[in-house]
Amino acid sequence: MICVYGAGSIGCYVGGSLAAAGAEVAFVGRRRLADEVAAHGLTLTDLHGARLRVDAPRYETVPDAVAEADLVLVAVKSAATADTAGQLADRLRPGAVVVSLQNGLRNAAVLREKLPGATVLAGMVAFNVVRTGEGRFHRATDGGIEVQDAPALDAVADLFARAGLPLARRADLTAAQAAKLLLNLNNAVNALSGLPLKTELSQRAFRRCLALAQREALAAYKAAGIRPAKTVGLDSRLLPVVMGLPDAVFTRAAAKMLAMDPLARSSTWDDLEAGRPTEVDYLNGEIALLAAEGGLAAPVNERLTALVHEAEQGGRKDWTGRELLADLRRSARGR
Ligand SMILES: NC(=O)C1=CN([C@@H]2O[C@H](COP(=O)(O)OP(=O)(O)OC[C@H]3O[C@@H](n4cnc5c(N)ncnc54)[C@H](OP(=O)(O)O)[C@@H]3O)[C@@H](O)[C@H]2O)C=CC1
Ligand SMILES: CC(C)(CO)C(=O)C(=O)O
Repeated sequence: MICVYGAGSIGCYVGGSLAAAGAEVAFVGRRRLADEVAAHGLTLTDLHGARLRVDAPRYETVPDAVAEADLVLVAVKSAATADTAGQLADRLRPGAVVVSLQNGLRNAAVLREKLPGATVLAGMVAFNVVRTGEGRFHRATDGGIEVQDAPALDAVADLFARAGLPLARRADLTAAQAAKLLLNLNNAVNALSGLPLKTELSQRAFRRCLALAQREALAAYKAAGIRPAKTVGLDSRLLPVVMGLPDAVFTRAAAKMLAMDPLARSSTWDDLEAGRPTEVDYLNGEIALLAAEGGLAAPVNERLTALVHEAEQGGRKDWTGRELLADLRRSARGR
């Protein structure tokens, strides 16, 4: 049995796809989603027109299902990881495998620390999922799931492939996670813009904001000895250069990055919209932390983190690309 712990956008899409492929899946999440899913079931769609239905998913608001699971997929936001680890520690059965499907660099380590006897694997979901209400979850971009390899995954590899989510198994996931984080630095820019991802990324001024944040990240990675993998078909180290290209050239050079439907928004925008705390401390904040550990400064990522926190606390406004770029450049110069 598979338990999805923290069943929101990613958890419902991944768990729902596995259930539609015939797996026994239990979802653990909040009351509002349990009610929605009880009323409507799950409907999973994607940008290519696919549509899957799970009529009566098992969606619970208590964590008891963890005790029955051979595989637990953790899909809470990063701030809830430590609490989740505590819930799992009391319930996991011997031999169970835990896979973190979360963004950021440290979630698997946080889980591992509290679950010393369990197999805890880092995972990375490259695609975007949008929740559109009445049990509907829409996959708005391409991209797969990469996971840190372990023999225990042999038992579920075929299932994930049948569900249309083949696992790319890697000896070490750090490079893939670091590459994904370079893209997730855009979550803050996207949330501050108030625009759909495609519209925001189509504007050079916003991409230049992202490039400033990515340059700091690449310097921090270098100091930490992290080599980010290729992403969206590009050498990650070239991302800031590509972001700075004029719109018409960017559209051709980074076609994979723009291959998304117009509905797609970042999960950080989702959080602001829902009035929830965001994961910014684990994305741009992580780069600031990593930079400090390497004796470097990361004023642009610090500023993006601060601006998103202001927005969380009610100071939300939709920035234009020019305004945000000017503000971030001031931070880069020491204000
Ligand atoms: N959305 C996307 O497109 C992508 C997201 N990701 C990553 O995947 C992870 C999950 O993101 P996403 O699916 O968007 O997040 P969501 O907020 O949609 O889903 C997480 C759910 O878990 C619930 N939750 C939190 N703590 C608990 C708990 N202790 N018990 C039960 N439920 C709990 C949350 O409720 P509440 O809000 O009340 O806390 C929320 O409903 C994040 O790390 C994100 O960065 C990765 C790729 C793409
Ligand atoms: C897929 C992507 C990069 C979309 O921004 C994401 O990970 C998120 O929204 O958190």
